[in-house]
Amino acid sequence: MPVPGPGYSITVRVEAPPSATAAGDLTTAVGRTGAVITAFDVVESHADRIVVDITCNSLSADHADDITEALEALPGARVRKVSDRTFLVHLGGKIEVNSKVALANRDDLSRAYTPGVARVCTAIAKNPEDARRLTVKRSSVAVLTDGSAVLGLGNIGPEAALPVMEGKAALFKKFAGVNAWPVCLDTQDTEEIIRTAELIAPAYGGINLEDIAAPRCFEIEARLRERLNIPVFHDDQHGTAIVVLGALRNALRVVDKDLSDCRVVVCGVGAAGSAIIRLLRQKNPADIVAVDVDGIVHDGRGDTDEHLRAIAAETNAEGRTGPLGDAVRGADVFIGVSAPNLLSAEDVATMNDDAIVFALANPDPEVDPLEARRHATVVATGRSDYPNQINNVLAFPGFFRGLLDAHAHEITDEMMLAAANAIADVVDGNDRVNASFIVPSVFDSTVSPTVAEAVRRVAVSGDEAGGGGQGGAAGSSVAAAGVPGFADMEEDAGF
Ligand SMILES: NC(=O)c1ccc[n+]([C@@H]2O[C@H](COP(=O)([O-])OP(=O)(O)OC[C@H]3O[C@@H](n4cnc5c(N)ncnc54)[C@H](O)[C@@H]3O)[C@@H](O)[C@H]2O)c1
Ligand SMILES: O=C(O)C[C@H](O)C(=O)O
Repeated sequence: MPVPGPGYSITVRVEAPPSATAAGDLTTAVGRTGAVITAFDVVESHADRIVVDITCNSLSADHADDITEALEALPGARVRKVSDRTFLVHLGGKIEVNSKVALANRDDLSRAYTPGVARVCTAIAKNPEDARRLTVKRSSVAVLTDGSAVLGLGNIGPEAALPVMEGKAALFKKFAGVNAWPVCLDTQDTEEIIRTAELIAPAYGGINLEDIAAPRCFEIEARLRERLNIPVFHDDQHGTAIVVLGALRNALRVVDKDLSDCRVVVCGVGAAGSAIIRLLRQKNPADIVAVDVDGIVHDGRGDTDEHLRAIAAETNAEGRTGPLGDAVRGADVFIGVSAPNLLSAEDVATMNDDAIVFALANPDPEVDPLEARRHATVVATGRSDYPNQINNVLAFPGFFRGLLDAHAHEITDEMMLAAANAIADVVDGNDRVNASFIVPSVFDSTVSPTVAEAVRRVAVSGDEAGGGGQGGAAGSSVAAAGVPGFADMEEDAGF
Protein backbone atom coordinates (compact mmCIF):
# COMPACT_ATOMS: atom_id res chain seq x y z
CA MET A 1 0.00 0.00 0.00
CA PRO A 2 1.47 3.41 -0.96
CA VAL A 3 2.47 5.75 1.85
CA PRO A 4 2.80 9.56 1.70
CA GLY A 5 6.37 10.43 0.73
CA PRO A 6 8.61 13.44 0.09
CA GLY A 7 8.19 13.08 -3.70
CA TYR A 8 4.66 14.48 -3.25
CA SER A 9 5.42 17.05 -0.58
CA ILE A 10 3.30 20.20 -0.62
CA THR A 11 3.22 23.43 1.35
CA VAL A 12 -0.25 24.88 1.89
CA ARG A 13 -0.50 28.55 2.93
CA VAL A 14 -3.74 28.96 4.85
CA GLU A 15 -5.27 31.76 6.88
CA ALA A 16 -7.52 31.04 9.86
CA PRO A 17 -9.10 32.82 12.85
CA PRO A 18 -6.56 33.27 15.70
CA SER A 19 -8.39 31.02 18.17
CA ALA A 20 -6.58 29.03 20.86
CA THR A 21 -7.40 25.84 18.96
CA ALA A 22 -6.47 27.11 15.45
CA ALA A 23 -3.21 25.16 15.11
CA GLY A 24 -4.80 21.96 16.39
CA ASP A 25 -7.83 22.33 14.10
CA LEU A 26 -5.64 22.86 11.03
CA THR A 27 -3.26 19.96 11.72
CA THR A 28 -6.11 17.61 12.64
CA ALA A 29 -7.89 18.41 9.35
CA VAL A 30 -4.73 17.64 7.37
CA GLY A 31 -3.92 14.51 9.40
CA ARG A 32 -7.42 13.11 8.83
CA THR A 33 -6.80 13.03 5.06
CA GLY A 34 -3.89 10.62 5.66
CA ALA A 35 -1.14 13.19 4.93
CA VAL A 36 2.00 13.29 7.10
CA ILE A 37 2.80 16.80 8.40
CA THR A 38 6.52 17.60 8.36
CA ALA A 39 6.48 21.34 9.23
CA PHE A 40 4.12 23.97 10.62
CA ASP A 41 5.20 27.64 10.38
CA VAL A 42 3.28 30.74 11.40
CA VAL A 43 4.18 33.29 8.70
CA GLU A 44 1.84 36.15 9.75
CA SER A 45 0.01 36.96 12.97
CA HIS A 46 -2.73 39.65 13.23
CA ALA A 47 -5.43 40.53 15.75
CA ASP A 48 -8.08 38.92 13.52
CA ARG A 49 -6.20 36.09 11.78
CA ILE A 50 -3.05 33.97 11.54
CA VAL A 51 -1.43 32.80 8.32
CA VAL A 52 0.43 29.49 8.47
CA ASP A 53 2.40 27.28 6.09
CA ILE A 54 1.62 23.60 6.58
CA THR A 55 4.12 21.32 4.85
CA CYS A 56 3.12 17.70 4.45
CA ASN A 57 3.85 14.54 2.51
CA SER A 58 0.90 13.46 0.39
CA LEU A 59 0.17 10.58 -1.99
CA SER A 60 -0.73 12.27 -5.26
CA ALA A 61 -2.11 15.41 -6.89
CA ASP A 62 -5.64 14.21 -6.01
CA HIS A 63 -4.63 13.80 -2.39
CA ALA A 64 -3.29 17.37 -2.40
CA ASP A 65 -6.77 18.51 -3.56
CA ASP A 66 -8.34 16.57 -0.65
CA ILE A 67 -6.03 18.36 1.80
CA THR A 68 -7.00 21.77 0.39
CA GLU A 69 -10.69 20.90 0.62
CA ALA A 70 -10.35 19.68 4.23
CA LEU A 71 -8.72 22.98 5.24
CA GLU A 72 -11.25 25.12 3.33
CA ALA A 73 -14.05 23.25 5.19
CA LEU A 74 -12.88 24.63 8.56
CA PRO A 75 -14.93 27.66 9.74
CA GLY A 76 -13.21 30.91 8.69
CA ALA A 77 -10.24 29.16 7.03
CA ARG A 78 -9.07 30.09 3.52
CA VAL A 79 -6.30 28.43 1.52
CA ARG A 80 -4.18 31.12 -0.15
CA LYS A 81 -1.92 28.87 -2.22
CA VAL A 82 -0.56 25.35 -2.56
CA SER A 83 3.07 24.82 -3.61
CA ASP A 84 4.35 21.48 -4.90
CA ARG A 85 7.84 21.29 -3.37
CA THR A 86 9.11 18.95 -6.10
CA PHE A 87 8.22 21.51 -8.78
CA LEU A 88 9.72 24.31 -6.64
CA VAL A 89 13.06 22.43 -6.63
CA HIS A 90 12.96 22.36 -10.42
CA LEU A 91 12.19 26.05 -11.04
CA GLY A 92 14.90 27.35 -13.40
CA GLY A 93 16.65 23.95 -13.45
CA LYS A 94 18.85 22.16 -10.92
CA ILE A 95 22.36 22.90 -12.19
CA GLU A 96 24.45 25.86 -13.31
CA VAL A 97 27.98 26.72 -14.45
CA ASN A 98 30.31 28.50 -12.02
CA SER A 99 33.55 30.25 -12.94
CA LYS A 100 36.66 28.94 -11.12
CA VAL A 101 38.67 32.07 -11.87
CA ALA A 102 38.45 35.64 -10.60
CA LEU A 103 37.26 38.12 -13.24
CA ALA A 104 37.60 41.30 -11.21
CA ASN A 105 39.84 43.47 -13.40
CA ARG A 106 41.60 43.81 -16.75
CA ASP A 107 44.58 41.71 -15.63
CA ASP A 108 42.25 38.83 -14.79
CA LEU A 109 40.54 39.19 -18.15
CA SER A 110 43.85 39.25 -19.98
CA ARG A 111 44.81 35.89 -18.53
CA ALA A 112 41.48 34.05 -18.34
CA TYR A 113 40.37 35.41 -21.67
CA THR A 114 42.00 37.31 -24.48
CA PRO A 115 44.86 37.84 -25.19
CA GLY A 116 46.34 35.30 -22.71
CA VAL A 117 43.99 32.48 -23.59
CA ALA A 118 45.36 32.43 -27.14
CA ARG A 119 48.68 30.97 -25.94
CA VAL A 120 46.83 28.14 -24.22
CA CYS A 121 44.80 27.49 -27.37
CA THR A 122 47.99 27.32 -29.40
CA ALA A 123 49.53 24.84 -26.98
CA ILE A 124 46.47 22.59 -27.26
CA ALA A 125 46.47 22.91 -31.05
CA LYS A 126 50.05 21.57 -31.01
CA ASN A 127 49.11 18.72 -28.66
CA PRO A 128 45.36 18.05 -28.36
CA GLU A 129 46.02 15.76 -25.34
CA ASP A 130 46.79 18.96 -23.40
CA ALA A 131 43.06 19.71 -23.46
CA ARG A 132 42.83 17.27 -20.55
CA ARG A 133 45.24 19.40 -18.51
CA LEU A 134 44.24 22.90 -19.50
CA THR A 135 40.48 22.76 -19.93
CA VAL A 136 37.36 21.48 -18.24
CA LYS A 137 37.65 18.35 -20.42
CA ARG A 138 39.66 16.80 -17.60
CA SER A 139 36.60 16.60 -15.37
CA SER A 140 33.61 16.79 -17.68
CA VAL A 141 31.11 14.23 -18.84
CA ALA A 142 28.27 14.49 -21.38
CA VAL A 143 25.06 12.90 -20.11
CA LEU A 144 23.68 11.98 -23.51
CA THR A 145 20.13 10.82 -24.17
CA ASP A 146 17.56 10.62 -26.91
CA GLY A 147 14.73 10.57 -24.37
CA SER A 148 13.53 7.16 -25.60
CA ALA A 149 13.49 5.15 -22.31
CA VAL A 150 13.29 7.62 -19.44
CA LEU A 151 12.86 6.03 -16.00
CA GLY A 152 9.67 3.95 -16.17
CA LEU A 153 8.06 6.68 -18.32
CA GLY A 154 9.12 5.37 -21.71
CA ASN A 155 9.68 7.42 -24.85
CA ILE A 156 8.94 10.95 -23.63
CA GLY A 157 11.43 12.86 -25.78
CA PRO A 158 14.45 15.08 -25.17
CA GLU A 159 12.86 18.06 -23.39
CA ALA A 160 10.94 15.86 -20.95
CA ALA A 161 14.12 13.85 -20.28
CA LEU A 162 16.00 16.99 -19.22
CA PRO A 163 15.01 16.96 -15.50
CA VAL A 164 16.39 13.41 -15.17
CA MET A 165 19.62 14.35 -16.97
CA GLU A 166 20.00 17.46 -14.78
CA GLY A 167 19.49 15.25 -11.74
CA LYS A 168 22.20 12.90 -12.96
CA ALA A 169 24.52 15.86 -13.50
CA ALA A 170 23.80 17.11 -9.98
CA LEU A 171 24.68 13.67 -8.56
CA PHE A 172 27.93 13.56 -10.56
CA LYS A 173 28.93 16.89 -9.02
CA LYS A 174 27.77 16.15 -5.48
CA PHE A 175 29.32 12.71 -5.13
CA ALA A 176 32.46 12.98 -7.29
CA GLY A 177 33.09 16.62 -8.28
CA VAL A 178 32.51 15.68 -11.93
CA ASN A 179 31.17 18.42 -14.22
CA ALA A 180 28.43 16.64 -16.12
CA TRP A 181 26.13 18.36 -18.58
CA PRO A 182 22.86 17.14 -20.12
CA VAL A 183 22.95 16.59 -23.88
CA CYS A 184 19.38 15.81 -24.92
CA LEU A 185 19.19 15.02 -28.62
CA ASP A 186 16.29 15.73 -30.93
CA THR A 187 16.77 12.46 -32.79
CA GLN A 188 16.24 8.76 -32.14
CA ASP A 189 18.14 7.69 -35.24
CA THR A 190 21.10 5.47 -34.34
CA GLU A 191 23.42 6.95 -36.99
CA GLU A 192 22.58 10.54 -36.01
CA ILE A 193 23.13 9.81 -32.31
CA ILE A 194 26.52 8.20 -33.02
CA ARG A 195 27.60 11.05 -35.29
CA THR A 196 26.49 13.70 -32.78
CA ALA A 197 28.39 11.99 -29.97
CA GLU A 198 31.49 11.92 -32.16
CA LEU A 199 31.13 15.61 -32.97
CA ILE A 200 30.81 16.74 -29.36
CA ALA A 201 33.42 14.34 -27.92
CA PRO A 202 36.38 16.80 -28.04
CA ALA A 203 34.88 18.87 -25.21
CA TYR A 204 34.39 15.96 -22.80
CA GLY A 205 36.50 13.49 -20.82
CA GLY A 206 33.78 10.84 -21.07
CA ILE A 207 30.28 10.12 -22.33
CA ASN A 208 27.54 8.69 -20.13
CA LEU A 209 24.72 7.32 -22.28
CA GLU A 210 21.44 7.56 -20.43
CA ASP A 211 17.91 6.30 -20.93
CA ILE A 212 18.36 5.23 -24.56
CA ALA A 213 16.05 2.31 -25.41
CA ALA A 214 17.31 -1.23 -25.97
CA PRO A 215 18.39 -2.68 -28.36
CA ARG A 216 19.47 0.62 -29.99
CA CYS A 217 21.59 1.44 -26.92
CA PHE A 218 23.81 -1.65 -27.46
CA GLU A 219 24.81 -0.69 -30.99
CA ILE A 220 25.35 2.98 -30.11
CA GLU A 221 27.59 2.09 -27.19
CA ALA A 222 29.60 -0.54 -29.11
CA ARG A 223 30.22 1.71 -32.09
CA LEU A 224 31.11 4.76 -29.99
CA ARG A 225 33.59 2.68 -28.01
CA GLU A 226 35.27 1.75 -31.30
CA ARG A 227 35.38 5.29 -32.60
CA LEU A 228 36.04 7.58 -29.63
CA ASN A 229 39.20 8.01 -27.58
CA ILE A 230 37.21 8.85 -24.45
CA PRO A 231 35.37 6.28 -22.31
CA VAL A 232 31.73 5.57 -23.15
CA PHE A 233 29.54 4.21 -20.34
CA HIS A 234 25.85 3.38 -20.43
CA ASP A 235 24.61 3.86 -16.90
CA ASP A 236 21.42 1.82 -17.31
CA GLN A 237 23.61 -1.12 -18.32
CA HIS A 238 26.95 -0.83 -16.62
CA GLY A 239 26.05 1.24 -13.56
CA THR A 240 23.31 -1.27 -12.73
CA ALA A 241 25.51 -4.32 -13.37
CA ILE A 242 28.29 -2.96 -11.14
CA VAL A 243 26.00 -2.30 -8.16
CA VAL A 244 24.17 -5.63 -8.60
CA LEU A 245 27.45 -7.57 -8.64
CA GLY A 246 28.69 -5.78 -5.53
CA ALA A 247 25.40 -6.39 -3.70
CA LEU A 248 25.35 -10.04 -4.77
CA ARG A 249 28.83 -10.63 -3.35
CA ASN A 250 27.66 -9.47 0.06
CA ALA A 251 24.29 -11.26 -0.15
CA LEU A 252 26.10 -14.54 -0.87
CA ARG A 253 28.25 -13.92 2.20
CA VAL A 254 25.08 -13.56 4.31
CA VAL A 255 23.71 -16.91 3.11
CA ASP A 256 27.18 -18.50 3.06
CA LYS A 257 26.91 -19.73 -0.52
CA ASP A 258 29.44 -19.73 -3.33
CA LEU A 259 28.33 -18.27 -6.67
CA SER A 260 29.79 -21.29 -8.45
CA ASP A 261 27.10 -23.42 -6.75
CA CYS A 262 24.23 -21.03 -7.51
CA ARG A 263 21.62 -20.92 -10.25
CA VAL A 264 20.79 -17.27 -10.94
CA VAL A 265 17.57 -16.15 -12.65
CA VAL A 266 17.84 -12.79 -14.41
CA CYS A 267 14.35 -11.54 -15.27
CA GLY A 268 14.52 -8.81 -17.94
CA VAL A 269 17.11 -8.90 -20.70
CA GLY A 270 16.93 -5.29 -21.78
CA ALA A 271 19.62 -2.72 -21.06
CA ALA A 272 20.08 -3.63 -17.39
CA GLY A 273 19.56 -7.40 -17.57
CA SER A 274 21.93 -7.92 -20.51
CA ALA A 275 24.76 -6.07 -18.79
CA ILE A 276 24.14 -7.93 -15.51
CA ILE A 277 24.34 -11.27 -17.35
CA ARG A 278 27.54 -10.26 -19.09
CA LEU A 279 29.32 -9.18 -15.90
CA LEU A 280 27.92 -12.07 -13.88
CA ARG A 281 29.32 -14.57 -16.37
CA GLN A 282 32.81 -13.32 -15.49
CA LYS A 283 32.21 -14.68 -11.97
CA ASN A 284 31.20 -18.19 -13.16
CA PRO A 285 27.86 -18.96 -11.50
CA ALA A 286 26.65 -22.59 -11.81
CA ASP A 287 24.07 -21.37 -14.36
CA ILE A 288 22.18 -18.25 -15.40
CA VAL A 289 18.59 -18.53 -16.61
CA ALA A 290 17.39 -15.42 -18.45
CA VAL A 291 13.68 -14.62 -18.66
CA ASP A 292 11.91 -11.95 -20.68
CA VAL A 293 8.35 -11.03 -21.49
CA ASP A 294 8.06 -14.29 -23.51
CA GLY A 295 9.36 -16.55 -20.71
CA ILE A 296 12.66 -18.40 -20.31
CA VAL A 297 15.18 -17.51 -23.01
CA HIS A 298 16.43 -20.70 -24.70
CA ASP A 299 17.96 -21.85 -27.96
CA GLY A 300 14.77 -23.41 -29.29
CA ARG A 301 12.64 -20.28 -29.01
CA GLY A 302 13.34 -19.20 -32.55
CA ASP A 303 14.24 -15.64 -31.53
CA THR A 304 15.35 -13.61 -34.51
CA ASP A 305 16.82 -10.82 -32.37
CA GLU A 306 20.59 -11.29 -32.51
CA HIS A 307 20.94 -9.99 -28.97
CA LEU A 308 18.50 -12.59 -27.55
CA ARG A 309 20.15 -15.37 -29.53
CA ALA A 310 23.50 -14.45 -28.02
CA ILE A 311 21.98 -14.57 -24.53
CA ALA A 312 20.38 -17.97 -25.27
CA ALA A 313 23.76 -19.29 -26.37
CA GLU A 314 25.56 -18.06 -23.24
CA THR A 315 23.00 -19.07 -20.57
CA ASN A 316 20.60 -21.84 -19.58
CA ALA A 317 23.01 -24.77 -19.71
CA GLU A 318 20.22 -27.18 -18.77
CA GLY A 319 17.95 -26.00 -21.62
CA ARG A 320 15.03 -24.98 -19.39
CA THR A 321 11.84 -23.74 -20.98
CA GLY A 322 8.59 -22.22 -19.69
CA PRO A 323 7.38 -19.19 -17.76
CA LEU A 324 9.14 -17.24 -14.99
CA GLY A 325 7.66 -19.51 -12.29
CA ASP A 326 9.51 -22.49 -13.80
CA ALA A 327 12.76 -20.54 -13.87
CA VAL A 328 12.70 -19.57 -10.19
CA ARG A 329 11.79 -23.05 -8.87
CA GLY A 330 14.94 -24.36 -7.18
CA ALA A 331 16.96 -21.21 -8.05
CA ASP A 332 19.29 -19.61 -5.49
CA VAL A 333 19.18 -16.03 -6.76
CA PHE A 334 16.49 -13.94 -8.50
CA ILE A 335 17.54 -10.66 -10.10
CA GLY A 336 14.61 -8.71 -11.56
CA VAL A 337 15.12 -5.76 -13.90
CA SER A 338 11.87 -6.11 -15.80
CA ALA A 339 8.37 -5.07 -14.70
CA PRO A 340 6.19 -4.79 -11.56
CA ASN A 341 4.42 -7.63 -9.74
CA LEU A 342 5.59 -10.68 -11.66
CA LEU A 343 6.32 -12.94 -8.67
CA SER A 344 4.25 -13.97 -5.65
CA ALA A 345 5.41 -15.06 -2.20
CA GLU A 346 4.49 -18.61 -3.27
CA ASP A 347 6.92 -18.38 -6.21
CA VAL A 348 9.68 -17.23 -3.86
CA ALA A 349 8.85 -20.18 -1.58
CA THR A 350 9.76 -22.56 -4.44
CA MET A 351 13.34 -21.21 -4.57
CA ASN A 352 16.22 -22.95 -2.82
CA ASP A 353 16.74 -22.46 0.93
CA ASP A 354 18.32 -19.13 1.82
CA ALA A 355 17.15 -17.53 -1.40
CA ILE A 356 18.37 -14.10 -2.53
CA VAL A 357 15.81 -11.84 -4.25
CA PHE A 358 16.78 -8.57 -5.94
CA ALA A 359 13.51 -7.08 -7.24
CA LEU A 360 14.80 -3.94 -8.93
CA ALA A 361 12.05 -2.75 -11.28
CA ASN A 362 11.31 0.90 -10.51
CA PRO A 363 9.16 2.28 -9.07
CA ASP A 364 7.29 -0.96 -8.32
CA PRO A 365 9.37 -4.12 -7.89
CA GLU A 366 8.78 -7.58 -9.41
CA VAL A 367 7.61 -8.81 -6.00
CA ASP A 368 6.46 -6.98 -2.89
CA PRO A 369 9.62 -7.00 -0.74
CA LEU A 370 7.66 -7.71 2.44
CA GLU A 371 6.08 -10.74 0.77
CA ALA A 372 9.44 -11.89 -0.59
CA ARG A 373 11.01 -11.68 2.87
CA ARG A 374 8.60 -14.33 4.13
CA HIS A 375 10.59 -16.91 2.16
CA ALA A 376 13.90 -15.33 1.06
CA THR A 377 16.85 -14.59 3.36
CA VAL A 378 18.10 -11.47 1.53
CA VAL A 379 15.81 -9.06 -0.34
CA ALA A 380 16.84 -5.89 -2.15
CA THR A 381 14.90 -3.38 -4.26
CA GLY A 382 15.59 -0.13 -6.11
CA ARG A 383 13.50 1.80 -3.59
CA SER A 384 14.71 4.16 -0.89
CA ASP A 385 11.93 3.17 1.53
CA TYR A 386 13.19 -0.41 2.09
CA PRO A 387 16.57 -1.71 3.25
CA ASN A 388 19.17 -2.69 0.63
CA GLN A 389 18.50 -0.01 -2.00
CA ILE A 390 20.31 -0.93 -5.21
CA ASN A 391 20.85 2.30 -7.10
CA ASN A 392 23.30 3.20 -9.84
CA VAL A 393 24.39 6.30 -7.95
CA LEU A 394 26.61 4.01 -5.87
CA ALA A 395 28.63 3.39 -9.06
CA PHE A 396 28.60 6.06 -11.75
CA PRO A 397 30.04 9.13 -9.96
CA GLY A 398 33.08 7.33 -8.54
CA PHE A 399 33.48 5.24 -11.70
CA PHE A 400 33.82 8.36 -13.88
CA ARG A 401 36.01 10.11 -11.29
CA GLY A 402 38.43 7.16 -11.54
CA LEU A 403 38.33 7.19 -15.36
CA LEU A 404 38.92 10.93 -15.54
CA ASP A 405 41.72 10.87 -12.96
CA ALA A 406 43.45 8.14 -14.96
CA HIS A 407 42.86 9.97 -18.28
CA ALA A 408 41.36 6.67 -19.39
CA HIS A 409 40.38 6.18 -23.01
CA GLU A 410 38.20 3.12 -22.59
CA ILE A 411 36.24 1.01 -20.11
CA THR A 412 37.00 -2.64 -19.39
CA ASP A 413 35.18 -5.44 -17.55
CA GLU A 414 38.07 -5.46 -15.05
CA MET A 415 37.26 -1.87 -14.12
CA MET A 416 33.60 -2.76 -13.61
CA LEU A 417 34.45 -5.78 -11.46
CA ALA A 418 36.88 -3.65 -9.45
CA ALA A 419 34.12 -1.07 -8.90
CA ALA A 420 31.67 -3.81 -7.83
CA ASN A 421 34.19 -5.15 -5.33
CA ALA A 422 34.88 -1.64 -4.04
CA ILE A 423 31.16 -1.10 -3.33
CA ALA A 424 30.94 -4.49 -1.58
CA ASP A 425 34.11 -3.75 0.42
CA VAL A 426 32.64 -0.55 1.87
CA VAL A 427 30.14 -2.74 3.73
CA ASP A 428 32.10 -5.96 3.99
CA GLY A 429 35.38 -4.39 5.08
CA ASN A 430 34.36 -3.80 8.68
CA ASP A 431 32.34 -6.96 9.10
CA ARG A 432 29.12 -4.98 8.82
CA VAL A 433 27.29 -7.25 6.35
CA ASN A 434 23.88 -8.57 7.33
CA ALA A 435 20.63 -9.41 5.54
CA SER A 436 19.45 -5.79 5.72
CA PHE A 437 22.82 -4.23 4.87
CA ILE A 438 24.43 -5.60 1.72
CA VAL A 439 25.09 -2.24 0.03
CA PRO A 440 26.24 1.05 1.55
CA SER A 441 23.96 4.04 1.84
CA VAL A 442 24.01 6.33 -1.20
CA PHE A 443 25.06 9.05 1.26
CA ASP A 444 28.10 7.14 2.52
CA SER A 445 30.84 9.60 1.54
CA THR A 446 33.46 6.84 1.32
CA VAL A 447 31.74 5.04 -1.58
CA SER A 448 32.61 7.37 -4.45
CA PRO A 449 36.34 7.80 -3.56
CA THR A 450 36.67 4.04 -2.96
CA VAL A 451 35.13 3.23 -6.35
CA ALA A 452 37.21 5.97 -8.02
CA GLU A 453 40.46 4.64 -6.62
CA ALA A 454 39.64 1.04 -7.63
CA VAL A 455 38.84 2.12 -11.21
CA ARG A 456 41.86 4.43 -11.44
CA ARG A 457 44.18 1.63 -10.33
CA VAL A 458 42.90 -0.77 -12.97
CA ALA A 459 43.04 1.93 -15.65
CA VAL A 460 46.62 2.83 -14.81
CA SER A 461 47.81 -0.77 -14.42
CA GLY A 462 46.11 -1.58 -17.73
CA ASP A 463 48.16 1.22 -19.19
CA GLU A 464 51.36 -0.22 -17.80
CA ALA A 465 50.46 -3.68 -19.04
CA GLY A 466 49.40 -2.43 -22.45
CA GLY A 467 52.33 -0.08 -22.88
CA GLY A 468 50.36 3.14 -23.24
CA GLY A 469 47.09 4.66 -24.27
CA GLN A 470 45.12 4.07 -21.06
CA GLY A 471 45.91 6.15 -18.05
CA GLY A 472 47.43 9.40 -17.01
CA ALA A 473 51.02 8.80 -17.95
CA ALA A 474 50.69 10.66 -21.23
CA GLY A 475 52.98 13.68 -21.25
CA SER A 476 52.09 17.29 -21.87
CA SER A 477 53.63 19.14 -24.78
CA VAL A 478 53.61 22.26 -22.61
CA ALA A 479 55.60 20.52 -19.90
CA ALA A 480 57.74 18.81 -22.51
CA ALA A 481 58.37 22.12 -24.25
CA GLY A 482 59.82 23.32 -20.97
CA VAL A 483 57.35 26.03 -20.02
CA PRO A 484 58.96 27.22 -16.77
CA GLY A 485 57.65 25.54 -13.64
CA PHE A 486 54.58 24.11 -15.38
CA ALA A 487 54.80 20.71 -13.71
CA ASP A 488 55.31 22.35 -10.29
CA MET A 489 52.39 24.64 -10.90
CA GLU A 490 50.20 21.64 -11.67
CA GLU A 491 51.26 19.98 -8.45
CA ASP A 492 50.70 23.14 -6.38
CA ALA A 493 47.30 23.55 -7.93
CA GLY A 494 46.41 20.03 -6.85
CA PHE A 495 46.21 18.71 -10.42
N1 LIG B 1 17.23 -0.35 -9.22
C1 LIG B 1 18.11 -0.11 -10.15
O1 LIG B 1 19.23 0.22 -9.88
C2 LIG B 1 17.72 -0.26 -11.59
C3 LIG B 1 18.66 -0.03 -12.58
C4 LIG B 1 18.30 -0.20 -13.92
C5 LIG B 1 17.00 -0.57 -14.23
N2 LIG B 1 16.10 -0.75 -13.24
C6 LIG B 1 14.71 -1.12 -13.55
O2 LIG B 1 14.71 -2.33 -14.30
C7 LIG B 1 13.66 -2.31 -15.24
C8 LIG B 1 14.20 -2.60 -16.64
O3 LIG B 1 15.07 -1.55 -17.06
P1 LIG B 1 15.79 -1.63 -18.49
O4 LIG B 1 16.41 -0.32 -18.69
O5 LIG B 1 16.63 -2.84 -18.62
O6 LIG B 1 14.50 -1.78 -19.44
P2 LIG B 1 14.38 -2.45 -20.88
O7 LIG B 1 13.11 -1.92 -21.45
O8 LIG B 1 15.63 -2.29 -21.65
O9 LIG B 1 14.18 -4.01 -20.60
C9 LIG B 1 13.05 -4.53 -19.99
C10 LIG B 1 13.11 -6.05 -20.02
O10 LIG B 1 12.08 -6.56 -19.18
C11 LIG B 1 11.40 -7.60 -19.86
N3 LIG B 1 10.02 -7.69 -19.40
C12 LIG B 1 9.04 -6.78 -19.53
N4 LIG B 1 7.88 -7.27 -19.03
C13 LIG B 1 8.17 -8.51 -18.56
C14 LIG B 1 7.40 -9.53 -17.96
N5 LIG B 1 6.11 -9.35 -17.74
N6 LIG B 1 8.02 -10.68 -17.62
C15 LIG B 1 9.33 -10.87 -17.84
N7 LIG B 1 10.11 -9.93 -18.42
C16 LIG B 1 9.52 -8.78 -18.79
C17 LIG B 1 11.47 -7.22 -21.32
O11 LIG B 1 11.26 -8.35 -22.15
C18 LIG B 1 12.89 -6.67 -21.40
O12 LIG B 1 13.78 -7.75 -21.58
C19 LIG B 1 12.96 -0.97 -15.07
O13 LIG B 1 11.87 -1.12 -14.20
C20 LIG B 1 14.01 -0.11 -14.41
O14 LIG B 1 13.43 0.90 -13.63
C21 LIG B 1 16.43 -0.62 -11.94
O1 LIG C 1 19.26 5.60 -13.22
C1 LIG C 1 18.65 5.29 -12.19
O2 LIG C 1 19.10 5.48 -11.07
C2 LIG C 1 17.29 4.68 -12.33
C3 LIG C 1 17.35 3.28 -12.86
O3 LIG C 1 18.32 3.17 -13.86
C4 LIG C 1 16.02 2.93 -13.44
O4 LIG C 1 15.90 2.84 -14.68
O5 LIG C 1 15.10 2.74 -12.67
